[in-house]
Amino acid sequence: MASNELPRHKAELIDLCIRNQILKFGSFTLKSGRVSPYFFNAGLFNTARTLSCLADAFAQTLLQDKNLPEFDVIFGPAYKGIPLATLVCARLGALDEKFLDVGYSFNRKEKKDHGEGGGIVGVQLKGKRVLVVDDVITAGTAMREATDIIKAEGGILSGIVVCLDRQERTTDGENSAIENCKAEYNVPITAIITLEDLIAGVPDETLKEQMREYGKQYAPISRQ
Ligand SMILES: O=P(O)(O)OC[C@H]1O[C@H](OP(=O)(O)OP(=O)(O)O)[C@H](O)[C@@H]1O
Ligand SMILES: O=C(O)c1cc(=O)[nH]c(=O)[nH]1
Repeated sequence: MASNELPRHKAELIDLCIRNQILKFGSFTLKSGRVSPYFFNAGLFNTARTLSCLADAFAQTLLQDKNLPEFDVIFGPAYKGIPLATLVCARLGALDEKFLDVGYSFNRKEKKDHGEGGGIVGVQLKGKRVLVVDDVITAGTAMREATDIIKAEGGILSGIVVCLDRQERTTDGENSAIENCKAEYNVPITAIITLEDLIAGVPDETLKEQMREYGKQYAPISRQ
């Protein structure tokens, strides 16, 4: 175990995020409209060095997961899920040849009506078992949009893995977004790090306290 009782891979990822300002502190308005004292900007995994660490984190989490589902395609919701899907697909294939025929795909936020047309880039989802990868889950709106797309395209959701679970409740209920997804889809859902991990891994006591307070404000009933 590394410092603060966090497993080493989590502590190292959090350090990397702080050093590269991927994890920032201040006041940030989220997709849900909530105003958060911290923000995880996965768009700043924007160098080979940082992307490679992120690929390690996703691959390690997936390969160590005893409940890892079978999947044919890795789907990354636009926009920040897009590089994640290609990254994870390439890294899994490089680590184990059993993944070499796994595909990737992502949605366009706006449909294309010329050229190849359509709303999906990469492997088409019809009849395929689909693993969703995304950066963050907060209130679950983006994940709902992603699972709706997979259903509409005829894909079969087989699992979800996100980099950060902010452990917040949905905008219209008392459960967390991840709890809702688990109940609704009955598929394995994993997060590399959670808000609890961030609080353990951030060294500054004032920031820890701000994150705890915010976490309490939007905590699902299971964490109250
Ligand atoms: O759980 P939620 O409340 O939906 O919030 C989390 C989502 O919000 C952000 O996506 P956003 O749609 O802002 O866009 P981007 O990926 O295009 O940056 C983030 O990348 C997550 O996908
Ligand atoms: O909820 C969001 O919109 C959100 C939170 C976060 O930490 N990072 C992000 O990209 N989006």
